[in-house]
Amino acid sequence: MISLSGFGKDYGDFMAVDSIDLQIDAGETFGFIGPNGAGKSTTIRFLATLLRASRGRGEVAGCDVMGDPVGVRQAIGYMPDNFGVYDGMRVWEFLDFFAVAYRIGRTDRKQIIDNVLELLDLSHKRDDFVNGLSRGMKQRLCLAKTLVHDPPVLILDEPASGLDPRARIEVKALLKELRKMGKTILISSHILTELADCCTSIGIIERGQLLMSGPIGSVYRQIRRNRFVEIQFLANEEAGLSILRSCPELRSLEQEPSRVVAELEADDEVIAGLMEQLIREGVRMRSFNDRDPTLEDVFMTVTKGLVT
Ligand SMILES: Nc1ncnc2c1ncn2[C@@H]1O[C@H](COP(=O)(O)OP(=O)(O)OP(=O)(O)O)[C@@H](O)[C@H]1O
Repeated sequence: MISLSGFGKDYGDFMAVDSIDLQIDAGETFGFIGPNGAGKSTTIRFLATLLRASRGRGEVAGCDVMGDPVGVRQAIGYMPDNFGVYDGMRVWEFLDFFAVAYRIGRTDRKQIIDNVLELLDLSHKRDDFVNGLSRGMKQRLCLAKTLVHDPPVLILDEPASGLDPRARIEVKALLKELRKMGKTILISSHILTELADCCTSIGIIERGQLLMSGPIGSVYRQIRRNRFVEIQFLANEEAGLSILRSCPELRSLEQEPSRVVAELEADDEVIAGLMEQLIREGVRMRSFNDRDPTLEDVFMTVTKGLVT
């Protein structure tokens, strides 16, 4: 449904995106993950036909991004990272404005607006002025306007940024709902955990390079040889840390106030041996937890050493 081949973008001498190949199938929710300045918005703005590529090409719903921008615009609902709402307009008028822009007839518009307001839980705000809405509601309204022409593809640039935890959860629930409706969704974020449970596939971008992409399970599997052991020390923490540091399988060690996370390229035998050694040398632990990698771990593992 969305594809990029060799897409790259330069701003003057600065190469913001190198050369990206990407394939997103129909019905996927694709998480586009990367730190600030990685090139997410640049790629997204290209797909939304707002930016010309310096090299390569893209396709959305069978339309060439540069050759048929009108076809692409009809197929996508786009939510930019810095969205704006027009003050002095009521909620329904804001949606009506976009519906008119998509040439939806007067008779259909009212029903469509009612439907999207209900989906986004904004029906009770129908006649309110948009500038009086909370940030979370404005964000939902902006998401609502991406849906008025019922596009098969949604391209959402950091739709949950700046929201409180409750509003983030609501956005995630909504994404799941939209996936059930059959939408293909590309959603970007620099907050990894935000996307962990609502994406079917992910791509990790850093400094304009797509380091890894694919179904979420296969990305996890690719790095599964690395194990993440989370330890909470009770006593003799220093001795514990020195044992971990001297472990030849150690790949990284993250220290937090209440726990440490050791990344080890190790099998069950090594993990069991490590646990024995810690206990034998008098290190007291409240917990020793060998957990599956989180999206955060995937990101740290993938980006480490590949891009310098
Ligand atoms: N119009 C522009 N002119 C010059 N440089 C730009 C322009 N737009 C973006 N850049 C640079 O290109 C790089 C990629 O920016 P981009 O906005 O695509 O990143 P991003 O991953 O979306 O980051 P963020 O999460 O901060 O939005 C950054 O170094 C940015 O400073």
